[in-house]
Amino acid sequence: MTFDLASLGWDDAYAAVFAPVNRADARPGRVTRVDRGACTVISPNGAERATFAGTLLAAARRDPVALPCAGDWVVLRAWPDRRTTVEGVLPRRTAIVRSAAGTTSHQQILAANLDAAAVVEPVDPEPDLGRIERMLSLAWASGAQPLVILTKCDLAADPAAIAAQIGEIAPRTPVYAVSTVTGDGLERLRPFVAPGRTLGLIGRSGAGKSSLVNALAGATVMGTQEIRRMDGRGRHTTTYRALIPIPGGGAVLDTPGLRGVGLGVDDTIDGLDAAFDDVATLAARCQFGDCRHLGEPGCAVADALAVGELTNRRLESWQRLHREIAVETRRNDVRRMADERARWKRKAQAQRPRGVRP
Ligand SMILES: Nc1nc2c(ncn2[C@@H]2O[C@H](COP(=O)(O)OP(=O)(O)OP(=O)(O)O)[C@@H](O)[C@H]2O)c(=O)[nH]1
Ligand SMILES: [Zn+2]
Repeated sequence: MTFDLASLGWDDAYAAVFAPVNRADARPGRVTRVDRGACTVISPNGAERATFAGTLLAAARRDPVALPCAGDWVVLRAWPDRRTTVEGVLPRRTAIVRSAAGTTSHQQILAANLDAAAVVEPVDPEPDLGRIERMLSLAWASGAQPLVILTKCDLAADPAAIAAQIGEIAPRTPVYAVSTVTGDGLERLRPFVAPGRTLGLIGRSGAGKSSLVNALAGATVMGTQEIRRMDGRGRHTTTYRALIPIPGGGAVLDTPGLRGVGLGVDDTIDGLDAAFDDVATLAARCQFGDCRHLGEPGCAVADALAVGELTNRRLESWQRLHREIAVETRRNDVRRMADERARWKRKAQAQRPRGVRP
């Protein structure tokens, strides 16, 4: 079986990065899914399972984002005993990164190398503006083209009105209203899954992501079934991140339903301000650079609030997310310092003379 990687976005620029590491037993591949300790990859040979090379695992111990994630282009190595390992990850062009849940402060990559990142939100129950704003910030921070897909439009009397309302909190972002029941609006999403292009979906559980994947991939979902058979598991697709090739070229990357989405550290601030371009632009016009928009003279934000050009809800949402990033950044710094101390301690222990017991 041969698979044309160009349909999944392999191009000259990736090939140029791959060339120096290419050897007789090496080949490129794209990760469709990661399970504990291994991943499923599409290579020129089709779908196959691969474990992680020791060097990769060592790098991941220092920083978990070094591990492959769905959407990554990787260097595969074939071993004489028919095993395949992932030797390295090609630099990611775009990535959706969130702060992992729990008390640790590690970053988690949900999806890599997306051309477009869609925030998926249903019309029913009523769309949650705060959730859309938060996910749009992640989408902007990813470097991919952000969009909003409003699902289950067959359940709304006036989906266009809801789309327009969401348009107001999504500056410079197209909003697509679709229904997988009637098929309405699906054709307008086709360009995002054209050959070589990857569309990523983020949204809460039940938002309609899987239904969308099935609708875009066609009734058979050839690729998905094939890959699922390869790794011998019967689990439902959305319990893990999965890149699904679209027959005819292109791919959709379905992420698991997100409950809490932490925005992460410093480098998401640009994404946040892009998602809140309207507010950030106003704030930049305030007379004082450190204006807190609490009654200072020459406050452009206060002026916009007064004339109804900006809502309190939107301002507070932006400020809350900024505070969240600041807190997360501090937590991350503390963790990094602790990691650093632990590394030095290990080094010192390793350098102790052999045979000498303390
Ligand atoms: N009426 C209607 N229902 C839909 C539509 N799309 C999805 N649904 C229903 O919404 C429910 C959730 O859809 P899924 O596609 O499983 O949602 P998901 O986002 O993949 O959820 P997770 O797998 O938990 O992440 C299912 O019962 C679907 O049948 C739609 O366009 N119209
Ligand atoms: Zn101000």
